Amino acid sequence: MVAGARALGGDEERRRPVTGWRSWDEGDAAAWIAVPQESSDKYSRGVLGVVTGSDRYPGAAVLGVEGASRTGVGMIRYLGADRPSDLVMRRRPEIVTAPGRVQGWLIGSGMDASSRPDDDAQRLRAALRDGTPLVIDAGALDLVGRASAPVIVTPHFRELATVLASGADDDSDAVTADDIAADPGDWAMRAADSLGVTVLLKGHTTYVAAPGGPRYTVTAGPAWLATAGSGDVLGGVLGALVATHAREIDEDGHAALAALGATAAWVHGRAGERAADGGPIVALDIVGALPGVVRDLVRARR
Ligand SMILES: NC(=O)C1=CN([C@@H]2O[C@H](COP(=O)(O)OP(=O)(O)OC[C@H]3O[C@@H](n4cnc5c(N)ncnc54)[C@H](O)[C@@H]3O)[C@@H](O)[C@H]2O)[C@@H](O)CC1
Ligand SMILES: Nc1ncnc2c1ncn2[C@@H]1O[C@H](COP(=O)(O)OP(=O)(O)O)[C@@H](O)[C@H]1O
Repeated sequence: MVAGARALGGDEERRRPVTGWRSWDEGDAAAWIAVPQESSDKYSRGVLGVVTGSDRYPGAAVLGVEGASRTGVGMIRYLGADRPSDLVMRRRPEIVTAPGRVQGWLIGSGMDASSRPDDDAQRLRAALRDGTPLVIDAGALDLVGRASAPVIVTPHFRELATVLASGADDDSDAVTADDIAADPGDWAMRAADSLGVTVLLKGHTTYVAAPGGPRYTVTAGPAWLATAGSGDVLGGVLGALVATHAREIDEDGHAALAALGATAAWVHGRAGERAADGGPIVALDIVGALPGVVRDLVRARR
C-alpha cells in the first residue's frame, strides 16, 4: 500500500465527470491520508512551512500549527513574528523555527494585508518564490498571483469578495459577499477559473473547485464550527495534507489540491462534529478531535 493517495487517473476517478459538483465522502477522504511506513523519517513524511500570525492575531498561528500537528506531518517550520512565535513555541516545543527545506506552505492566517510589517512581507515573499505548493489564507490572499507553485486558497465569503473585487475593472463590476453567499458554488468555480488556483470556499457547505474542475462539496460539520479560529485550524489541517502529498501534487497539480482541500474540510467537519457532540466548542476542541478522525479514516481503508 502506498503511503498516500491513490492516483487520480484510476478507473473510478476517470468515470467521474470533471465538471459539475460531487459530494466528498469518508471513502474519498480515507484515500488522501498519508500513513508513515517503516522506512519513513520526518523529512520523507513531509515538512510544512508556516508563515502566519501577527501581533494583532497571534492566536491564529497557534491554531494553525496545532491543526497541522494533530493531522499528521513530519515536521513544521514556523517562521513568523516574535509574539506569535513565542506562543507557538510555548504550546508546541516540537516546532522548528529555523528556515530550511519544506514540501508545502501555509501562509496568511492571522495576518492583515493592510498592515504588513516588512519582516512578514519578506517571509511571505520567500514562501511564494520557493516553488513549493501553498495554502493561502486570510491576510495573504492579496498575494495569490505571486506564487511560483500550485496554490489552494481558503477564503470565507467576505474574503473571496475582497479577492475578486481587487481584480474587477471598476466598482460596479465588483462582486459582494452577499452575491457569493447566494451562489457559493458558482463563485468558487468562477474564482478558480479566473485566478488559476484551487479555491476552497468555507461555509456550512464548503465548495472546493480547481481551475476547469474537479469540483467537490463537503458538508461534514455542525454549525457549532462557526466559531473564532475554526478556519485557522482548517488551514493547518490542509497544510499538513499538502506537505505530506508533494508527489501527488507534482503529478496531478490542481486535481490533487482539490482532493486534499475536500479531505481537509471533511476531516475538520468531522472533528467538529465529534468535539461538539451537540454542544458548543472552541477552535482548540476541533484540534483535540483530529487524531481520532484521522485514525478512523486510516482504519476504514484497510
Ligand atoms: N485567535 C485568532 O488569532 C483569530 C484570528 N483570526 C484572524 O483574523 C483575521 C480577520 O479575519 P475575519 O474573518 O474577521 O476577517 P474579515 O475581514 O472577513 O472580517 C472583518 C469584517 O467583519 C466585520 N465585523 C467585525 N465585527 C463584527 C460584528 N460583531 N458583527 C458584524 N460584523 C462584524 C468588520 O466590519 C469587517 O467587515 C484573519 O487574519 C484571521 O485569520 C480569526 O480567524 C479569528 C481568530
Ligand atoms: N454554519 C456553519 N456550519 C458548519 N461549518 C461552518 C459554519 N460556518 C463556518 N463553518 C466552518 O468554520 C470555519 C470558519 O472559518 P473562518 O470563517 O475562516 O473563521 P475564523 O477566521 O474565525 O477562523 C470554516 O471551516 C467553515 O467551513
